[in-house]
Amino acid sequence: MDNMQTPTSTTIPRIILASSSPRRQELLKGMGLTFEIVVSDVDEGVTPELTPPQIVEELALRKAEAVSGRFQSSPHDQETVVIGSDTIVVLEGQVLGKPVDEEDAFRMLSSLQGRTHEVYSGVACLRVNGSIREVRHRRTSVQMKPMDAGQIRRYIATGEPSDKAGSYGIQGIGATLIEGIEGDYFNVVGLPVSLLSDMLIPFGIMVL
Ligand SMILES: Cc1cn([C@H]2C[C@H](O)[C@@H](COP(=O)(O)OP(=O)(O)OP(=O)(O)O)O2)c(=O)[nH]c1=O
Repeated sequence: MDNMQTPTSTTIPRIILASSSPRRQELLKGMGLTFEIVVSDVDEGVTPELTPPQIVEELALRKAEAVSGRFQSSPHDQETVVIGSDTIVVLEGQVLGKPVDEEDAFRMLSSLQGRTHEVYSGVACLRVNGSIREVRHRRTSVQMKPMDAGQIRRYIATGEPSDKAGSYGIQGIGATLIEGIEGDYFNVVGLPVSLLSDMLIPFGIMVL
């Protein structure tokens, strides 16, 4: 018993995920973190002169700030960390968000098939008291197989494209449409967990 040390207890700050995305929720869970979900509901409009990295960082920050604003007044919540994220698909400089309807999804998938595009995800981590603010992004290149109109229609009929940037989900049956990727897979799914784990260190959150 002589030189055994009592472990020092560390308090992990409360974590809020500012996202309605089931993918982001699953990925954050996969990092072994306990968190709550508060949906941001911000306007996702941006000025056209922003570059893709600026767009995803700006929107990730907007989502995190909108939620963080709801906790600021409580002294109890000052150490709370809010995480926001945003994902876009970019084909030859054109930004593709989520499709508004099936025709929009058809147009997006027709333009993506047989080509390589970029996926950008932005992540913002904020302490509610404003003392720490980390905003970063990652980019992944994705090469899609050539597809004919029938395949695209059948994919849309699965319902998978409807709530996803670029009208596809690499983590679902959409995986069968992908030739290959260069970069972080989880960035395409919507939350670059490796980047996020680094960003959480200044908040006193060590994933491993
Ligand atoms: C390209 C791609 C995107 N997506 C998803 C991730 C995001 O949920 C979505 C992009 O839309 P976002 O606006 O980034 O996120 P969201 O509206 O789903 O959720 P919130 O704003 O509340 O955080 O597309 C996939 O699930 N798989 C993919 O392969």
